Amino acid sequence: MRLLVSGGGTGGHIYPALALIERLKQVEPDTEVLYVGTTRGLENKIVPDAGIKLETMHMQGFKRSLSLENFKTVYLFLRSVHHAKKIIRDFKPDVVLGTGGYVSGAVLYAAAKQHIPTVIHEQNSVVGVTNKFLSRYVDQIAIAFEAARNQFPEEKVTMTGNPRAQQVASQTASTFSWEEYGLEDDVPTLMVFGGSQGAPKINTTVVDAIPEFNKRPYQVIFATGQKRYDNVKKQLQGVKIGKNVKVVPYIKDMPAKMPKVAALVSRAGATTIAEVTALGVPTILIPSPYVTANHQVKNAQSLVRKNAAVMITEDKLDSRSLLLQADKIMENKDLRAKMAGASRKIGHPQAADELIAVLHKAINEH
Ligand SMILES: CC(=O)N[C@H]1[C@@H](OP(=O)(O)OP(=O)(O)OC[C@H]2O[C@@H](n3ccc(=O)[nH]c3=O)[C@H](O)[C@@H]2O)O[C@H](CO)[C@@H](O)[C@@H]1O
Repeated sequence: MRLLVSGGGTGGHIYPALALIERLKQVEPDTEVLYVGTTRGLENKIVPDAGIKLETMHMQGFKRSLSLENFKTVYLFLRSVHHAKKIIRDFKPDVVLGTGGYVSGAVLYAAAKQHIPTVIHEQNSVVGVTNKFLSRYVDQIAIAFEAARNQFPEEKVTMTGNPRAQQVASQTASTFSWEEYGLEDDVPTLMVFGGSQGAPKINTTVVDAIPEFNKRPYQVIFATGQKRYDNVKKQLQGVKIGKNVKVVPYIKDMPAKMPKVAALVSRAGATTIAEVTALGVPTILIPSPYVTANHQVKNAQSLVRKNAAVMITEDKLDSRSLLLQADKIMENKDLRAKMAGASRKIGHPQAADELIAVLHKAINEH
């Protein structure tokens, strides 16, 4: 298969695409892949690191208020569509997959206009602006939350789950050891991160909680987000960090590490949710209030309703509320087992295979 993939800006759009590509190369080894991203997004690092060819385009989002900048955005969009058409003519894909972000809007729109089979993957329970726009033009739509179904033309929709779920679920016998972080393998581990880019409020809350975490019988690995690390280090001046607590900018190769955590504290981004439900990781979700239509709360509720996670809304978040929930889960193995079982029931560990089937459907029925 010649597959053109586009999705960018944030890890939540990129990791599902990479997971799909990895699986496709396993089952169809002669697959050729080209990735199209933005010049500024996280894809510039993650995609080449994964050994995938990347082409970039300069884009920007719409401002909510009427602004001159929007004319520039429209100009950049049209220029990107033109650029995308050229990339498509050169690469000659059998199918084009979009995983969200402005860049996928231009690429998928260009592909549809050139009569190439197209598929979009929506990771969230509330459909993103780009995918909403593209839903009229594409052949097939894959979703990861049932709640997304009725926001799209029904006849195009297939529930696949998020391919990243299969990638973490199929991770076997990893040689990863917590000793790499100066932590221990036989102590239960609480992992904390605020989405792929970190979250200031979660960071300050964890900084405040560190003197207490130091005294706990469990260990904590805390990722601040690459760009927020220096700021957190400043906040940590004069704070004693125990041997059981490790602060890092970013955790690489999550599929090797997540199976080895006892519980997670995180934003309620869709890809994180796909990962924890594939593995059955008990989770404390702190939805970002800064996302479109408050979609992270809806993402979180789908787990909370099934007792797979607890939620702390950002307005209630402080070191006290965080420690209360963390202690409750980390100091009670039975509760963790119950939450893990409930979480696994929601997961889609075959999501990549199911999305591959949708790609073939788009090719065959085009
Ligand atoms: C602020 C914002 O717009 N967030 C959106 C963004 O989330 P965002 O990209 O932040 O979050 P997601 O939860 O979807 O994905 C985060 C990914 O980063 C990984 N990770 C995280 C920390 C770390 O140190 N190392 C690491 O590898 C996680 O394992 C996960 O795979 O896209 C998601 C998917 O469309 C949406 O649901 C989110 O609402």
